Amino acid sequence: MTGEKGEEDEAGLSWDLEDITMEELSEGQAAARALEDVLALSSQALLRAEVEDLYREVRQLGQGRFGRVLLVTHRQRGTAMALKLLSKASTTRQGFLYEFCVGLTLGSHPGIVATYGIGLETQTCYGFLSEPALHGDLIALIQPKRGLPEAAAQLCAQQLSSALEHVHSRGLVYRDLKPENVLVFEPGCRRVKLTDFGHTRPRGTLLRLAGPPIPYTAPELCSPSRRPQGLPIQPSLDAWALGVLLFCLLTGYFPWDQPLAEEDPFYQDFLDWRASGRACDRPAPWGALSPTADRLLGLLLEPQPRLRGPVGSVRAFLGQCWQERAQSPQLAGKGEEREEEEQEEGAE
Ligand SMILES: Nc1ncnc2c1ncn2[C@@H]1O[C@H](COP(=O)(O)OP(=O)(O)OP(=O)(O)O)[C@@H](O)[C@H]1O
Repeated sequence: MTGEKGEEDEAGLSWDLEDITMEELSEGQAAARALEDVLALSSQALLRAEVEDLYREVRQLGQGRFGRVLLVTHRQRGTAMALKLLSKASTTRQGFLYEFCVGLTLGSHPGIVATYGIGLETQTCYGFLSEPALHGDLIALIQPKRGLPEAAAQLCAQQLSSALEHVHSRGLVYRDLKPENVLVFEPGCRRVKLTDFGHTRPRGTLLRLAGPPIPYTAPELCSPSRRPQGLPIQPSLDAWALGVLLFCLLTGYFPWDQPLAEEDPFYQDFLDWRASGRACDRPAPWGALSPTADRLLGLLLEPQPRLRGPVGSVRAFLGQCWQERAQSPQLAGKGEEREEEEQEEGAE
C-alpha cells in the first residue's frame, strides 16, 4: 500500500461468513503473518542514502500516480536496475515497506518482476530496486479497436494466469490487474511480468470501494449497501480483472466502463446476453471473439464470485482460436516478431 493510493478503504474487523470460509480466512491470516515478519526485517535494513551516491540515472522508465521508476546502473558494478521512488509526501513508511515486501516474497515466479532485497530511504523518497523491463508495459502494445495479435494475447493470458495463481497460492489477492502493470521483457509478449504490488492484500481483508469503479472492478465490490463493513477480498476479484484484460487484449475495447447494470448500458447488454443465451443478443464488441473465447470469458466474467472460474481456467483454452477470423496463433506471433525486429533495427 502506498499512502493515499487507495481506491478502496480498509474497513472494520467482522466477516460475513457467507462471503468467506474459515479455511480461506486462515489462509489470508497466515499470509499476513508471513508478511509482517519480512516487513519487520526489511524495516531494520533500510539503506539511508541519496540515489546519486549509489546509482547513476540512465532514464525514466515510467511514472504512475505514486511512483516514478528510473533505469539506473550501480556505480561500482554497472548492473542495470529499475528504481521505483515513492515520494514521502504521498507514501507512508509502512505503505512503502508493505509494497516492497510483497514484491520480495512473490518475486521468485517467472511471471512476476523480481524485486531485489535493497530498500532505500532518501531525504524525500522511499525506493526499492527490481529487474528492469526494457520493452515498456502492455498498454503501449494494445492497438485501439484491434487489441494484440492473438498469439501475443494468448502468451499474456498464459503467463499472467500463472503469475496470479502464484499470488493466490501465497494467500494474497493482487487487486490491480491492468495493462500498465504488465511489463514486457521480450518482443511478441514472449516474456511478460506482473509488477506493482501496492494494492495486494491477504485474502479475507475487508475492503470497500472509495472511488468510482473502473472496468476491471468486479461487480461484488460495487454493491456497498449489502456489506457496509466491506467485502472480504477473494482471488475471484483477480479472475474478473483477468477476464476484462483479456477482452481488451483481444478486441482493443473495454467491455464496459463499470459493471453497474443501472448505469452502464454495455454491462446491461452483457447481462441480458448471458440471461438469454441467444446469439442475436451478443453485444457488438464481442463480435471480434470466437466461441472459444466467449466460453473462457463467460467463466472469468461470471457475475457471481462463488461461481466464477479461477484464473487458471485459461489453461484449458490455450492453443485454440480466440479471435474471430484470426490467423493461426503461430502465424500471428511470427508477424509481430518481424515487425518488432524491424522497429528495433530502425531505431539503431
Ligand atoms: N521494473 C520496471 N521496469 C520498467 N518499467 C517499469 C518497471 N516498474 C514500473 N515501470 C513503469 O513505470 C510505470 C509506473 O510504475 P508503477 O505502476 O509501479 O507505479 P505506481 O505509481 O505504483 O502506479 P499506479 O498509478 O498504478 O498506482 C509502469 O506503468 C511501467 O510503465
